[in-house]
Amino acid sequence: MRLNPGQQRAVEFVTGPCLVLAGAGSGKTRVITNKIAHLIRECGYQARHIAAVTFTNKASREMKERVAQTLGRKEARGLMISTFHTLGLEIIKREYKALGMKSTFSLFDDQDQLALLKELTKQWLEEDKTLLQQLISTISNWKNDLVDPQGAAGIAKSQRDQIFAHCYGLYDQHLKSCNVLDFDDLILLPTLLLQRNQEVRERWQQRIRYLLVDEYQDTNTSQYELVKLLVGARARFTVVGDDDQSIYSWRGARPQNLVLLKEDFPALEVVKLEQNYRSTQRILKSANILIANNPHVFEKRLFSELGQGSELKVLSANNEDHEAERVAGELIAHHFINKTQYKDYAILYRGNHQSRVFEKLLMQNRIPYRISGGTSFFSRPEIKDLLAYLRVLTNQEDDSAFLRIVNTPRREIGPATLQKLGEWANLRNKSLFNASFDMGLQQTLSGRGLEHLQRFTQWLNEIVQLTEREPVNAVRDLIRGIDYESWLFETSPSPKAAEMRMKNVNTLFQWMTEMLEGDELNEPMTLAQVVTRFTLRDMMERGESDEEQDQVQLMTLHASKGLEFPYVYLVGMEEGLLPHQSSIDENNIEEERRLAYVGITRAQKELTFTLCRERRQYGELVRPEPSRFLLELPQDDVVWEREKRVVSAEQRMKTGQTRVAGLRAMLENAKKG
Ligand SMILES: Nc1ncnc2c1ncn2[C@@H]1O[C@H](COP(=O)(O)OP(=O)(O)OP(=O)(O)O)[C@@H](O)[C@H]1O
Ligand SMILES: [Mg+2]
Repeated sequence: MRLNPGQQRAVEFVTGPCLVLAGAGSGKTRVITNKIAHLIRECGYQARHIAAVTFTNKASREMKERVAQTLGRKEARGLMISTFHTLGLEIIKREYKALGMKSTFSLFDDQDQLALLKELTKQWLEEDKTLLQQLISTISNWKNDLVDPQGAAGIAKSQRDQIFAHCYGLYDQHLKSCNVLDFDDLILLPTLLLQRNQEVRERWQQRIRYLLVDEYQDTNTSQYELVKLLVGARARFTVVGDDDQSIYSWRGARPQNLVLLKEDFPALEVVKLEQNYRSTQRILKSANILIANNPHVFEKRLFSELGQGSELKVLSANNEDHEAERVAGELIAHHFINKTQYKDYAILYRGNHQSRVFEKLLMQNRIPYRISGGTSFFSRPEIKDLLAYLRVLTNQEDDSAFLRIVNTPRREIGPATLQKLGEWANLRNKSLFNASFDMGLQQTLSGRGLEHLQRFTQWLNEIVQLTEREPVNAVRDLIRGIDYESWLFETSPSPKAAEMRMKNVNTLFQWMTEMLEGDELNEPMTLAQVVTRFTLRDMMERGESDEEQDQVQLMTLHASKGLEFPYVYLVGMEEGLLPHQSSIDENNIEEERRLAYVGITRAQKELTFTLCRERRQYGELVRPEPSRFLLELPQDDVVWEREKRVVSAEQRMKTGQTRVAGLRAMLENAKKG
């Protein structure tokens, strides 16, 4: 692939600071990968002296792959391509002594952080989830702005902020004394260290002789400071970004950093790119017209030579289930007619909670899919627990499932008991479950261990018997019998989390019931068949490696940044969802518009929006208005599917499912043929 003159200039300018400021799909990321190769090939840089920072782990893996393809693995060895946080972690690992830490520090995730803060602030804050969340984000913002607890106390104006600053101090002390770091520390600590310690700073400036940063518009204050410290006075760096795609202000991102760059580095070479190589003209025009509603600091133009393309589509649905049915139906038909691959499709949404119904429909229709970021339903621990129980119910030979459930919830069946049971079963070629009934077990196992074990397996065996006759009742009895709900409340970080988990369990139960009962179109399944369907899905997720598989991609708009897909479904285009209600309330529509812009510009060939007439929100049924962003699009390029006659829910279910099932049958016949 040839670079255009603007890209070429950005790649070849290596003597000073360089900014590529350009719209979506104009080849900014491409400039970074080509420039790395150029630095090594033409400018005598060693790979280990070059660092590139990307926004997500996925993006950094892709970039490594691309560079290795251009250069060969050997030449690319030693390159540092990572996210800001991984780079920070690398610095901390090497400089832990200078930081006054032990080498055995550990990392805190959000859940740990929440639990600790709750504990620490007991006497200061009432138990209030919103307040606690505010505290977490305030501390995070302080850290991102390089403000320490004393500093925070100094700038805190309101009484609330003073209390927050005090809690920040307690939290900070606690982390230090336990040798623990949170997410924001991964940037904060290296930045402070490089600021204060000249020797360390010079060491890293020697190590990283050229720095490249992708998605620069989303750097926050501490990240920008880290960039400045790493490049030093030599200022050999290239950053690329697009102010219209700044979507992380809630994490302290400062798009103004683009403006600051020119002030901090007067010699800055600014390159603008104008050709979009990703999308059809209609998609690009729609994106441009939408984003023109935001005020602009930088003027940018973008054109595409990829032809006009087809019109953008808007589909409306009665409710969320119907929305997912429609997307699945369209997707199957499209895949069949156009002989595409599943990985050519992406379903993008504003919030993680929206993914659930899509997962269900895709799973039921055997369409392979993958959820990036956010946890997929089937990889949640509570779902894995329940699935393991179901596996034992349908197959008593399944030792690994048995081992997962034997002590979940806790039944005081210790490792020694299980080991002896294992040896016994092995010798006799029996499964653990079946062996547990052997009379002879008393020879090796005695006392409480055996008693607990047999009480459990005998009870489970009764459920197994019931399963053959009445699977739904059997599973219901099982969930009650193990008192899984209490177990969740005992082991979850908060009652809220426990409730969520129990809700997931109920959802799985409901899916199972539907599949067991079947409907006009889907034959009733046996429990064993249902379990196989669930397990396959679970395995697909576990087998998921970095290599690309042929799966439909599901992700939030935030996670989709930098990526591209031939066919995109942007779902939930409703006031309250996109723009999100909290942003409407806080008058922060511009950031939501940028988010919509990011979504639209992911699409290469076709783009479909969907919206619901009714949606369940926080337990209430609402009738949302279409998103204002849909109305801002150039209407000549958008087809609104005509309002259909309002049909009864029952009829709709029938027609929706008939269509999906009909298409599926078609597909399967085609595969056989
Ligand atoms: N000179 C070129 N000729 C042909 N195709 C190109 C050229 N430059 C980039 N592309 C292709 O255009 C697409 C978009 O490029 P890239 O992802 O680098 O854009 P970007 O500016 O980083 O987009 P985003 O703002 O979404 O991150 C990619 O498929 C890339 O391979
Ligand atoms: Mg990019």
